[in-house]
Amino acid sequence: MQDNKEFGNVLIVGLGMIGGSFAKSLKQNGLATLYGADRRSGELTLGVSAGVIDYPAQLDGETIQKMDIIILATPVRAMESVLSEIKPYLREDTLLTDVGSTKGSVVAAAAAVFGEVPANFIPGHPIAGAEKSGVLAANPRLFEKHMAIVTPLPYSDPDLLDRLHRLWRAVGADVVSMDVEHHDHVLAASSHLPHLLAYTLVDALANADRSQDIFRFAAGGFRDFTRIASSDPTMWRDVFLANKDATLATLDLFTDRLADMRKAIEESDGASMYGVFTRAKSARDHFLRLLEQRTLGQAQEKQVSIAVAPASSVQGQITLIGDKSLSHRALIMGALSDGVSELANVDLVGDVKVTMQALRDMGVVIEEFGHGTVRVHGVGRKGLRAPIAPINVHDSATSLYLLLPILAGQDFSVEVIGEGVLLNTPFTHLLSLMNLSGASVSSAAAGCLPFRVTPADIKSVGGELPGEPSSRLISSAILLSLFAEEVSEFKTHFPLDAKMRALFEAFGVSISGDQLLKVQSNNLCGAQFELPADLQQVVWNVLLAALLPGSSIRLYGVSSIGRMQSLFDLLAKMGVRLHWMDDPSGVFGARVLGVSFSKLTPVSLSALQVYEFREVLPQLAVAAVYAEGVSVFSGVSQLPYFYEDRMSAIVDGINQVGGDCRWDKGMLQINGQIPEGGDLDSAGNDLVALAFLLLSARCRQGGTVRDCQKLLNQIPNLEEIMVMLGLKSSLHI
Ligand SMILES: NC(=O)C1=CN([C@@H]2O[C@H](COP(=O)(O)OP(=O)(O)OC[C@H]3O[C@@H](n4cnc5c(N)ncnc54)[C@H](O)[C@@H]3O)[C@@H](O)[C@H]2O)C=CC1
Ligand SMILES: O=C(O)C(=O)Cc1ccc(O)cc1
Repeated sequence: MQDNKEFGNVLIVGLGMIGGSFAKSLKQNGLATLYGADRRSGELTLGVSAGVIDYPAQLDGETIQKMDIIILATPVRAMESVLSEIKPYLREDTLLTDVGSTKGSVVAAAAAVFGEVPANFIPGHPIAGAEKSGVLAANPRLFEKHMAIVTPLPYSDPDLLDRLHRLWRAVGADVVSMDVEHHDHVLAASSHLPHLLAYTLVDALANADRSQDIFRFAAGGFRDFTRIASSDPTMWRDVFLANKDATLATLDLFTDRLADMRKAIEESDGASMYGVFTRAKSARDHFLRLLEQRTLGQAQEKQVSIAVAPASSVQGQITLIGDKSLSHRALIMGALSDGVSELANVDLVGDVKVTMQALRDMGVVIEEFGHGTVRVHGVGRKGLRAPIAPINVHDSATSLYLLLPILAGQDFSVEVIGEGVLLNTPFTHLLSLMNLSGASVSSAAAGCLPFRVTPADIKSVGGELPGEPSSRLISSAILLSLFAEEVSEFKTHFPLDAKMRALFEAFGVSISGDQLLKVQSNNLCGAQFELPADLQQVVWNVLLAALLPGSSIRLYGVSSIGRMQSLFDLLAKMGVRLHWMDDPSGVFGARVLGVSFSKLTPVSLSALQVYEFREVLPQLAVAAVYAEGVSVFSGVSQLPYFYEDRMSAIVDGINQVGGDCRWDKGMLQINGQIPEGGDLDSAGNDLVALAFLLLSARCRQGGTVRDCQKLLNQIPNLEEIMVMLGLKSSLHI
């Protein structure tokens, strides 16, 4: 390559808006010497004077042979003739690529011209653009933080593919790889159909009666919807000629749905309209958030720290948001019921949103009224509708455990995909539970996502639940039992928590037994209840009040049944001063709980207790730091690895601020003493961050907890809670 510029000589063929934007970005960053070729010589003259390219060029031997990269940026149907012109002079080590909006037709053109697609031709497509055209519309920042799709072929040259990735990254794009056919189907729906609708709408209205007034009074909606009808007609004619089959398929789907909407309007069927509109709104809001996260990527990555000043105390009364795990299950049961469920204090943030979105994608109408109040319009056990795209559980394992069984019971096939850590997690036990019960769930790779769920007759859930007992897997088994032909009876080593049982029973499921569970359900009926406060938050508030001298708080809506009761017994044994202010009420035995500053005593937890309280173990360890004497936790190393990892982080943190915590023959020993304080890094784990905040609150010098972003995503009103209770704390970004 020449001039020591990273990409050497680059030729853009078709110096319009996209080609010009590409050239300008490379040129401004000194990454290449830019040549432009266009059948309109005027564009080249403008290109040179506007600083988009260095030199105008022809598609002759002299030019082609000195190029390191050639980018085709003409409308897609012109590419075949351009390839023919280039072919005689093309070097094998020149990267030949394109930016066309369709990929199948471009590959076919290359195959027609070269006999077979040469290894140095690798197609690409930036998902960025505008309704403008021509070189004067070139914008060197057009591709920044946008996606660029590359569609390598089986025999594409790997070095040149690497160069193509670097090229797109150099202009600021994020590169994703896709196969050609998938690209054309996805783009037909996401880009080609919207352009067709915009053109057709404007054309239909422009020729309608009253067209003058229609345009004169065009409100924002018309403008927003039709902006892209100003796009270049040649380019778009080419797209529809080139991607005929995929656009017809997506157009048919859309016209069917449009016909349904027409019928709904004709029949004054407000419920159907409302269903479509709420689903569409939430889907779009969800996509926009994902998109914002992409474009705000860097801002999002900024770490949030929370500093707690020493000598704080907490006062006041508070209703904490509802239990996360119950929230998932309540939405799902509401969806599967006949009739409407009114649910209050549902936690609608974080992972629960993933479950809610999946239900909406399958036709469930969920109305939100603020402050966690929702109305779920049940569709019946088998009444879910096939989603138009795969169900995405993102990184929510709970959503996966709870959605998979209900998908297995439907009459349609569906793909389940995920993101992040979930992609590398094998869900062997979940899959065995499903498939042993007669469901049909297959995984492409060793129990990992994505899964394909196909309709099958679920016989019954029986025997012993596979693997580690967990409340998620027990819930999967209960949900799967709702679809079984026979009554299900299965064994678990871990008893079903009373709160979970109460929730399922509220919808008409009958669950008898403790570790041998028999699940029966006749009719699932909509329910009305308020969810009790989230376990993690209850424990955090209770311990905060217990640790900080001068504190006294009241927590509303605290469940006192099942495992909650044993946890409160344990806290009381540790010396926490708890006062129940009223009698249990409602489905979950909710009560008002008073807590005040307490002198804590050390505790010894057996391996069984460590297992039972594993979710709140980090907070219990912090409480032990402030107990006078030595506490011992047994069996921590027998917990599943992620609980153990969490505890290792806690041990490190306690020692770092000057506490005394050590491993002794597999047991965790905590010598109570008030630590000095300092900086703590939660490494992005929300539960570790929550426990560290507790730890810092009583340190002599206070402390700062770093990397609290995930915690704030899970408890968005944490700052508000801290202010309401008077905890001296501040957020730093
Ligand atoms: N406009 C957009 O938002 C996006 C467009 N694309 C794709 O990028 C390509 C270019 O689109 P735009 O830059 O928007 O169009 P444009 O109209 O601004 O530029 C196309 C250029 O190609 C030239 N051209 C046409 N036939 C030619 C031929 N046979 N030989 C040499 N030059 C020729 C035209 O004179 C024009 O200058 C298209 O394939 C389009 O599908 C991809 C992503 C976004
Ligand atoms: O202007 C817009 O909103 C677009 O949709 C731009 C666009 C047009 C065509 C493509 O192949 C990719 C992006």
